[in-house]
Amino acid sequence: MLYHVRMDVRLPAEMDPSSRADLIAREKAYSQRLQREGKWPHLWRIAGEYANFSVFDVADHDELHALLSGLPLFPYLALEVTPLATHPSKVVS
Ligand SMILES: O=C(O)C[C@H]1C=CC(=O)O1
Repeated sequence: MLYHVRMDVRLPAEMDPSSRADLIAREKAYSQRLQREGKWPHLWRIAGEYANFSVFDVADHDELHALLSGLPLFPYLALEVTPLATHPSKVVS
């Protein structure tokens, strides 16, 4: 199943720089592992915002929830999840 996810990152301004850098490095490694596994096929920065649009390709809601809640940044993310269905006008090649 495909899911569109908007992630807005809300790191506290008072977070110390080394904790922030460590968190972001762990997030990058986690997201790149999921991208390589094919679970996170799209990751786009929303221009001008500390936010992204992502597409996840997972078995079901439970797997999506497990992956999202495992994000190192999860406590600092506002997430908006939209399940995607096949459009009836889509050209099938
Ligand atoms: O920067 C972000 O958009 C948040 C998050 C998503 C992937 C990643 O490496 O960081």
